[in-house]
Amino acid sequence: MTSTLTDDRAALDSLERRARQRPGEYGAHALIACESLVRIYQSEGIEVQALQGLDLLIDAGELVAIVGASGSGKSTLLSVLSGLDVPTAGRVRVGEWDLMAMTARERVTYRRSMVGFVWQQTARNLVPYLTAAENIAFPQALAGVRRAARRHRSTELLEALGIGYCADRRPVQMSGGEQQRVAIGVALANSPQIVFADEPTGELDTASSDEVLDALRAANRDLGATVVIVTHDSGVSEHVERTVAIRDGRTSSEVVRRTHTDEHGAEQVVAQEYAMLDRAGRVQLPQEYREVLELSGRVRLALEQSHITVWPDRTPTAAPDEAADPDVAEHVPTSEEPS
Ligand SMILES: Nc1ncnc2c1ncn2[C@@H]1O[C@H](COP(=O)(O)OP(=O)(O)OP(=O)(O)O)[C@@H](O)[C@H]1O
Repeated sequence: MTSTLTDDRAALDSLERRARQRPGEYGAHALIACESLVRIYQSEGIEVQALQGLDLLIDAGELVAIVGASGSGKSTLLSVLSGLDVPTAGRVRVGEWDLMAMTARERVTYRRSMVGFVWQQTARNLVPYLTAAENIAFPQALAGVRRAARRHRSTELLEALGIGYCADRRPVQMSGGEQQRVAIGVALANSPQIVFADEPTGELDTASSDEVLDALRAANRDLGATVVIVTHDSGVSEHVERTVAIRDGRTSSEVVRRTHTDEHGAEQVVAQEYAMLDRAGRVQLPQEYREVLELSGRVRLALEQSHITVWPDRTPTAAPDEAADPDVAEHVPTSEEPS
């Protein structure tokens, strides 16, 4: 009887969540949808806007790096997406879960079933007196998985992550890179849809970092998890297909890398840079572009058939009698006009 009531309650909760997820809404196709997210912290009477209207869509199955300088809002975004923090304004949905409207109980269920975490500090990820296999079995035991199934899943994950040989080692008997790969196994133990990794390579040398990033790729490609890596290390971009840059609490630009096979059969990686256009029509031009063309302040725009051009405004300051001349004042550049 009790279990029937519990089942009914769970079914009702699921229906309510689906009803809140309206078809046709912003990013309805995406697994993670953040719209105009704002997070304001109050600290000793001072307001800090950590997120300033952040928009972000991530599809199921993606492997994405979110990069940004210290203070850009990465940890705040991760806290929100992991259900630890609630934004001040905006909308955030992960799968069927509306993260703005979850109850405390739903938050616990969301964190246990939907997402897994890998933290920067290896000590935070693993229980020091358990072996690698036992560490991966531990969250499964909490979820009520039977012993034989736990052992099978732990072995399967350790093999998939390239550290089968570490099964019986405790953290102190493994390198930092091996510990982080076990941590990825712990995050994947109960088959969450998403793995969030916060600076997973922050404490590692380059070789170990590459191994950890390869393991995250395996988690994505072979084990089907959507993986979101948050880091200040722009080198991580080379290991993922999509890199989203955050600046001042907003997504500012994206680089999408695709492998393309040319007519001779040789594989080439093509990287395409994108900027984010928000609902008010604002775009942040990448700093390198602005520097090369000395773009600052007012820029000249022209609408073409399929795109918009942006030029530096090099119009000399008009002399007083020129300014009065309507031919000078109304001159509009054409698309062919050199900058
Ligand atoms: N609990 C808090 N109280 C007050 N201000 C905060 C709090 N947490 C973060 N901030 C401020 O919000 C802004 C964004 O911080 P956040 O930690 O999200 O950035 P970050 O990109 O993760 O930086 P880092 O890479 O250094 O961790 C910063 O100005 C930070 O000082």
